[in-house]
Amino acid sequence: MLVKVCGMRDATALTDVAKLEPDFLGFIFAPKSPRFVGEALAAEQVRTLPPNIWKVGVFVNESTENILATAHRYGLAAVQLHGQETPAQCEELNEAGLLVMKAFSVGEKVDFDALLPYVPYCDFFLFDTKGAAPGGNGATFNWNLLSTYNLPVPYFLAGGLGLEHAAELSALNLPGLAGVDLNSGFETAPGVKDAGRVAEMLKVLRAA
Ligand SMILES: O=C(O)c1ccccc1NCC(=O)[C@H](O)[C@H](O)COP(=O)(O)O
Repeated sequence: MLVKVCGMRDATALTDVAKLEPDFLGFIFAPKSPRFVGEALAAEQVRTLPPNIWKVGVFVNESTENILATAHRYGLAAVQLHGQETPAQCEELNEAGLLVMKAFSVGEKVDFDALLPYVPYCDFFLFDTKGAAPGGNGATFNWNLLSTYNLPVPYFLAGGLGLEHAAELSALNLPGLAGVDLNSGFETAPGVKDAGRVAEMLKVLRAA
């Protein structure tokens, strides 16, 4: 099970969490988010993270030009598109050599047919709970909605995950599930990850 720790914006916590070697680390470049990187992290600190960790920039309805400039500045190898981005924009970013993750909000049901145009251009999908904000709502959705998933793109499960879900996530057997996304459930304040809690989660998930 791949693990992505999202919303890194505190330099000390970033150093501590990076030592745990999660598969992906997410950095939010959406100005309205309480986890917006802004000036909180030096681009150099992100660029020089261990090369075995995928550095993911999270964007909401940002232009391709700005995404590519940010990816270059921070040395991002992957982008997570968390708004209403089109398949054409996914294609542009994919052709620019970035790993593309497209996020979709899940409410009462999921229309997998609507995802078909994204399939050729995305390396991963990410299913997150629908809420007031584009992401980071801290709430789970009904994971059983994914039991009929049959598209060829692997996905991350996101939304309100915490240590209390560790055992259930380890035992989860959903088609296409590639990894989990950890965010507000592992924080002491928005953007400040608790490396101890992340370590406990990794221990359980990696033992499975
Ligand atoms: O976390 C945010 O503040 C955020 C804001 C705007 C767009 C995306 C955002 N987060 C992206 C993620 O991948 C989160 O990890 C995901 O939404 C789950 O967050 P949470 O419900 O807090 O576990």
